[in-house]
Amino acid sequence: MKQRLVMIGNGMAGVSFVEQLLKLNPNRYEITIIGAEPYPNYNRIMLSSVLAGDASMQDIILNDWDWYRDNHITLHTGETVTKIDSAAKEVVTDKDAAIPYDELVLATGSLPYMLSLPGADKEGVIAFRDIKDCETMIETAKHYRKAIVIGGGLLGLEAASGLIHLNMEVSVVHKHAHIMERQLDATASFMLQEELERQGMRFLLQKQSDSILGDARVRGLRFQDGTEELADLIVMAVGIRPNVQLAKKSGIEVNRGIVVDDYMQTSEANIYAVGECVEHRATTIGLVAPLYEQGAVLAKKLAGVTVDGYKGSVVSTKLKVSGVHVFSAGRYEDGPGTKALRVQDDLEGVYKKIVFDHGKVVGAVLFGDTSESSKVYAAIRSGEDYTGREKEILFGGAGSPGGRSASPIDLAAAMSGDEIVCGCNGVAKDTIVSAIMERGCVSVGEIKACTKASGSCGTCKPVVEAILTATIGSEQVAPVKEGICGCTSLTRDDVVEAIRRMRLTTTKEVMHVLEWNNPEGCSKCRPALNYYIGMIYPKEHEDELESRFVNERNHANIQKDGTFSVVPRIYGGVTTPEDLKKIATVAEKYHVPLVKITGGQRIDLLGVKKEDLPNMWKDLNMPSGYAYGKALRTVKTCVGNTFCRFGTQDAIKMGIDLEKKFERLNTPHKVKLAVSGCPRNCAEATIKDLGVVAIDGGWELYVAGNGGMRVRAADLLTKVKTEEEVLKWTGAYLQYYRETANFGERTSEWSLRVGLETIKKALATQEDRDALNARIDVTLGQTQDPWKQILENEDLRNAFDALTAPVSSEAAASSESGAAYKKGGGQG
Ligand SMILES: Cc1cc2nc3c(=O)[nH]c(=O)nc-3n(C[C@H](O)[C@H](O)[C@H](O)COP(=O)(O)OP(=O)(O)OC[C@H]3O[C@@H](n4cnc5c(N)ncnc54)[C@H](O)[C@@H]3O)c2cc1C
Ligand SMILES: NC(=O)c1ccc[n+]([C@@H]2O[C@H](COP(=O)([O-])OP(=O)(O)OC[C@H]3O[C@@H](n4cnc5c(N)ncnc54)[C@H](O)[C@@H]3O)[C@@H](O)[C@H]2O)c1
Ligand code: SF4
Ligand code: FES
Repeated sequence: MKQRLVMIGNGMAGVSFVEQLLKLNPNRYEITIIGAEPYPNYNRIMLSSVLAGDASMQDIILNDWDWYRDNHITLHTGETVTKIDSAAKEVVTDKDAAIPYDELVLATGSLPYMLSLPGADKEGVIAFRDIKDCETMIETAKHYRKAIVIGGGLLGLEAASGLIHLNMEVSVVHKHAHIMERQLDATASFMLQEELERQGMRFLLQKQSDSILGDARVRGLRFQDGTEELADLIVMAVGIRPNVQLAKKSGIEVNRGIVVDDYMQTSEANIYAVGECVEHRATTIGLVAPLYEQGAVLAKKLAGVTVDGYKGSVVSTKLKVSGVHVFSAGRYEDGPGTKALRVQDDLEGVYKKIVFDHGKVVGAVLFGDTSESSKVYAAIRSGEDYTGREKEILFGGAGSPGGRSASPIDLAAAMSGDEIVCGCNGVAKDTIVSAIMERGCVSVGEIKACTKASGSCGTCKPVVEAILTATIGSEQVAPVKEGICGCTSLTRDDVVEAIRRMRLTTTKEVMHVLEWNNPEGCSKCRPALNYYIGMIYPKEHEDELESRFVNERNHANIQKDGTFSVVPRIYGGVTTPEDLKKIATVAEKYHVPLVKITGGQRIDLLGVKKEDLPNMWKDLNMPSGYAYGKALRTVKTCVGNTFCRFGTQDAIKMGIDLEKKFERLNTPHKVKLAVSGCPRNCAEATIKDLGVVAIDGGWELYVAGNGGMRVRAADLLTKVKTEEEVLKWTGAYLQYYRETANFGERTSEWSLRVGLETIKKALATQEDRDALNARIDVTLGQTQDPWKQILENEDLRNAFDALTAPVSSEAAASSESGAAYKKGGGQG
């Protein structure tokens, strides 16, 4: 007769243990799992991705109901074990079931730590631990605006990032001077903070929370220094504590966690523990990879296979925030007895630190470029002595200058077989290579299905992809078809094609007809759909304000202190004494704390209160500069031949003509232009989305440059003779970008993806350029200045006031009022 194995807890570590046990000895036990949550086993890690709109709830189910049935596992969900009777060898649940066991495994995980602040029981104060918390945040973001996350650790920052994607204004309250202090040194932490601020996160550092304000629902947070911050939602992410109460009251030895030996055995016979609830050699762990290692040991033990005990793990972490690359492992702070190798490149936003103790790598921090993370992690785990060749870790054997890494494919090829590629699932390179060579996997998706690699947090996906390419060559790799977000499996091209073919004209219609699995869509797909529909049907499309990002809804950029900036348009960077006087008067009247000349040659009024925005726009009586939008931003010019003795052409006039023609144009991402009057290129036209440089007898047009985080020199598109030709080529190029780029893709990324030759070919004939210009002219013909529109139209003004209301208690705007916001006016 089979032995009875009962497991308490249906989470990631526990179920991974069961999976491994079933592989080793599928027939030994009759298995029962009791889980307090009402779902089958899901990927808790990916709750951050659900919040960020990169995955749906369906995507994160790891083992569906069928899996339990197929493996003959009895599953009790929504049921909590309240008692373990180790003498009678049975557990009792809150539904009065008594379940006997021969072997019992505790996999009860952790509980989020909740600060016991006065007011912490108010509605709107939550943790971020499970599906329910995630759903609460998504729902709250539909009706409220302002969120506070307490705790600037991994969880807090991922929660904050997700809430920003849900269009909330988010402040992170942290008690230390730098964020993620458990994983990062001060340099990496500041670089991370800067990047997150750029994404819209605000930080309140060295703040001790005192009490939560509000009546039934939270209204804000008071700090011990007496200051206050408004909030409609407070997410506590200040750490976790192992869930040990059940074990403790059942007489099992408990310290911080449930105490286990190297074989995961607790103080009681036939009772084991695995996962976050465990304390092993005085250590508790809150990351899955080491918990899977524990599960592997326990599986062998209970399958009757000889096993070396669990000796502890080196932990490594990566923050899962889009656009941010941070890795930390082991002892990342250097001190007496250790030496550190540091590489810092502020221009590229890259920082790498490797810490050595007597020649061995004991820890690392990588920011901006984490391509060496698996190599570094393997070095820490192996304990290999690098004395005398420490630099090989970052620079390779020959030592390449500048700290630049080899290509990802070269790095993948150079990895040793036992290097762990997927930390979440403990998958080594060898396992991936055998899935490719022996099981015929030709895509990352197939490798995921075979090995689980890349199936959890997804940060290892680029390395898995690189191993695939290094193993079979790029020609053999199956093209990846990825849905535009977790709400659909349809690609951008599928969606655009369907909008055209079925004449879909609202985001709701697209989501309904194309059977989105989340009928409301998410913060990733809604703005994209709004853009695609507007691009395809410029005349019919009614811009959906509620589908816009927060800055675009406000027609102003939100600043780190919650105030806004106002940037009027100054064509080509040329102003007049009258306009300067107007700007000065407005700055004085509204007590603008900072007046700043921007890099794009205009004037930024910073620190403006939200309620002052419309009146300032009125007093300025100048067009919006669209400093907040995915639209044409600026056309920077040099003085050209008007004054400069080197100038060969009139750069100012060319720049003003371009700006006047293409202002207010909606584009997949922001677009910056520049015009220089001679090849000395003072306007830096060759790092712009489109740059025009005067040469003798004509102009050169450069495209797809970028001056931001990843500097990219623009490519020469063409040479033309007249100003009229510059305008026509620019129109054709911008329209081709509008029609073929993914929403959110800068021209530099788009050009690399589609290839410069494709772009040149698409614009090669006069006929093609004329057709593109005809289409862009229709769109341009629909645009109106958004500031003026709001001032002149009462409905729009009401919609603006409602959608940008400062605190939620004043009720959220309905989508109907948002929809009243007519075409063209949206940030372009
Ligand atoms: C938002 C988020 C993002 C994360 N991201 C990462 C990441 O990127 N990388 C990483 O390595 N880790 C990450 N983690 C941590 C990771 O999810 C955990 O380490 C892992 O889920 C722990 O697994 P576990 O099985 O020990 O516990 P859990 O997954 O918490 O499972 C325990 C289960 O037991 C149930 N339970 C408890 N007591 C009882 C009882 N008495 N009766 C019945 N059932 C009970 C609980 O309801 C729970 O469902 C993240 C965590 C969160 C919340
Ligand atoms: N990407 C990832 O690997 C990932 C993502 C999310 C969660 N997790 C795991 O989930 C668990 C929970 O994450 P976490 O970030 O809550 O835990 P944590 O303990 O790593 O971080 C909590 C942070 O909150 C700060 N803090 C504590 N008290 C505070 C207070 N009163 N006010 C302001 N700040 C305060 C701490 O200084 C710390 O930086 C951890 O085990 C973490 O490793 C991992
Ligand atoms: S780019 Fe040439 S024309 Fe323009 S300011 Fe510089 S030197 Fe003068
Ligand atoms: S490292 Fe998280 S899925 Fe691979």
